[in-house]
Amino acid sequence: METAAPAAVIVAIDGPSGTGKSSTSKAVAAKLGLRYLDTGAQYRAITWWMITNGIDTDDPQAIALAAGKPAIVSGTDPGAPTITVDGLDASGPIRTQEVTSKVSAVSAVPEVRALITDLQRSIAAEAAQDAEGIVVEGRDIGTTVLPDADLKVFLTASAEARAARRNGELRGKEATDLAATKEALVKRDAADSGRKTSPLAKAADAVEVDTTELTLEQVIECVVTLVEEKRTVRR
Ligand SMILES: Nc1ncnc2c1ncn2[C@@H]1O[C@H](COP(=O)(O)OP(=O)(O)OP(=O)(O)O)[C@@H](O)[C@H]1O
Ligand SMILES: Nc1ccn([C@H]2C[C@H](O)[C@@H](COP(=O)(O)O)O2)c(=O)n1
Repeated sequence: METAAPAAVIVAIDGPSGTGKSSTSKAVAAKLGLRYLDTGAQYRAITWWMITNGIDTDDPQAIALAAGKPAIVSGTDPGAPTITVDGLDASGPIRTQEVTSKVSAVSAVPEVRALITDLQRSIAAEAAQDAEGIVVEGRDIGTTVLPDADLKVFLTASAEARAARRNGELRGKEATDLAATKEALVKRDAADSGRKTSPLAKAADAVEVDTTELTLEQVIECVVTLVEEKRTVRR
């Protein structure tokens, strides 16, 4: 008798900046043969489009009117995730300090969130249909985008640890002193969790993992175990 393939598993990983969402999500997806979606990259991409097309990113109305214009496409291979805007590779430009400083304002506009959320849901639905499932990481996945996700994880870490990690990434590029990095992180977290439309928040049914004292490998193993437990229960 043929055994049915395990049902696709949908994993939501949320948390503030620098908690390890992207690193953990990519590794977990790769280990378990799942797709991967970086939703922050999508908001960074539309922000980059706004900047390069002269839209005033301090004007929510201007942002709302232009929100439907860029074509944003995400590649979901955890080994080589991609993001294009109107067919152009945007993986580099979306990581600049300028985009980072404006993405919270752009991502707070309801019309932007509605369009990007629809895109995220269609990508997750396709992965559920055509693949073993997907790990989707961001700020509002477990609360708003995929409220029925099979597993929701909310990563946290102290602001000090997150700032140190971010500075470790920036060294040599746009590295700033630790205090300035921490201030920028805390400011962005406040904007992301304080906005009216689908703010950064932990879903009531999310598993919280404080990564402050954990290595990245330990966080990855923790989430892999959580996903495998979920898959076993569902078989
Ligand atoms: N538990 C950890 N211990 C040490 N370093 C970590 C840990 N988790 C992540 N890092 C490192 O911290 C940096 C930021 O990680 P990552 O980009 O995955 O965080 P993030 O939550 O996705 O941040 P953002 O939301 O800003 O994209 C990376 O250099 C990563 O290797
Ligand atoms: N689901 C999401 C993901 C991201 N954002 C916004 C808020 C973040 O500051 C910004 C960049 O995300 P990052 O690349 O740091 O993960 O994008 C959001 O509003 N919702």
